[in-house]
Amino acid sequence: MELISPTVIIILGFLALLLFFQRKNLRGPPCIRGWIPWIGAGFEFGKAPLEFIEKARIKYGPVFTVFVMGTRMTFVTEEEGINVFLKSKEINFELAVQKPVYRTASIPKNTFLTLHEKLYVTIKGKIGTVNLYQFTGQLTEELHEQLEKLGTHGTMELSNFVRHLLYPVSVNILFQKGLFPTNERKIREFHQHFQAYDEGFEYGSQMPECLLSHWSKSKKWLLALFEKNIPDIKTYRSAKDNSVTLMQTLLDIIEMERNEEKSPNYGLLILWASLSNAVPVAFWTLGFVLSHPSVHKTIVEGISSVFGTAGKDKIKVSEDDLKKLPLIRWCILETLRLRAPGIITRKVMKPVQILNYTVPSGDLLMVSPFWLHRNPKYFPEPEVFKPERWKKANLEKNAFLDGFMAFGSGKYQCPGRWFALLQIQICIILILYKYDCSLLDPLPKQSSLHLIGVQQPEGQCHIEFKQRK
Ligand code: HEM
Repeated sequence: MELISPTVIIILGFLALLLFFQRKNLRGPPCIRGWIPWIGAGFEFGKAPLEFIEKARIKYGPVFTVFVMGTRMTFVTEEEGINVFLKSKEINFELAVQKPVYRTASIPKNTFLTLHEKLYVTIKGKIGTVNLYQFTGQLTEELHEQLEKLGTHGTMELSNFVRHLLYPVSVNILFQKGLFPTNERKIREFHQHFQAYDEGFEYGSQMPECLLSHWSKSKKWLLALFEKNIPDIKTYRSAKDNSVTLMQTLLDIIEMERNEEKSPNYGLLILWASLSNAVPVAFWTLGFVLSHPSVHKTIVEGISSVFGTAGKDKIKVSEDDLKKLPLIRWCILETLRLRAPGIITRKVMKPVQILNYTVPSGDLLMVSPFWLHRNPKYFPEPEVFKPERWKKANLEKNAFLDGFMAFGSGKYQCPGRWFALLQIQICIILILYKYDCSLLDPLPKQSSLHLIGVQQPEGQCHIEFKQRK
């Protein structure tokens, strides 16, 4: 029998050593296991996921994995991990969001992957910085129309107040003028179903629809609304300038790619994207401004100096006027910093090294803008509402402050961010121009129930408004 030569033994020994060290390097992050549902009944992660992330970081370190309902979610909380999240070629956006998109809007994987890039580029072009100021006039007009309906004075719950302004404004501008109902009963129905869909969105993105009958009913109602109206949306032309809306442009692409049967589903997705964050951000911005008397006073003085004090006029807002009122924009950004989305996510395509750990392919990599914005290295006194910190940002060049991630980051950063900022800015100007406003309740705390999207208020808060004399 032939003996194994010493050279082969040395090579085998060397390979074994290599394997041993590789294995050591292949150590995954600390993993928090258990039968913990993503959200809903049960343990800590389900009860208050936002707080759970921070507690887990303190206990397990800057990289940790949560294993939930068969899904591994690896959270990265410090610079090195965040750099991998933002820059690695092995990290993918589309495959991370495809399943939630399927569950919440019933858009199948193939359709989503075929259309995503084209639709993203189109949204960015249509409502991004290049074309943004075309919307100033439309936003001002639509907001005046909705403010008129509020009359000369009143008291309302603040979330409701903001929804009554922004739901119709967004729908009429981004989809089709007149698509938002004008009849009281139908308006109520829209509010009820959109709110139910939005509130259940996070559960809906994780669980089969059959387990969420209330949510599913509202989803179907909204899909039926689009099914009925897609033909009209397609053919509508603005009486003023014959221009087409964002949704019309998207419908052309969907049709060109022969996916028109999914048009209502994309309608639903864009509706949710355009309202779910912008409305609570407008709520919190107004809330913060009204509960900081010196900020409120400076803003009202600024508005009076640009537009005068007669609250009855239908003022026009121009790009130049907006530049004269930077404090309002800083307040919105500071609000976004404090109420930022709980998480954004990507999928790991090939194992990536972060600190001493190897995060395996298939993991969802998670970054929390909400907690990042509380890093004192980037934002000293992180819990304090300090709009003046935004003075340093180069907003003229469309840059935010370092460490700011409320709109996500990288290739697929939110394409609606400039439109959202403009819309909220004009909304605050027109409200505070027309009305003397005050809060009748303390501003509620943020709820820590949700990770997707910006934080919602935990309770109610009423606003009193009286037309300025
Ligand atoms: C203040 C309001 C808003 C906030 C905080 C916000 C935030 C975000 C975030 C965090 C993402 C994920 C980005 C990532 O993972 O890197 C996103 C995506 C998106 N947002 Fe916004 N958003 C807002 C308003 C809007 C508006 C008004 C629109 C209008 C249509 C919009 C359309 C979208 C779309 C279509 C995507 C998905 C992009 C893709 O699939 O690649 N958003 N947004």
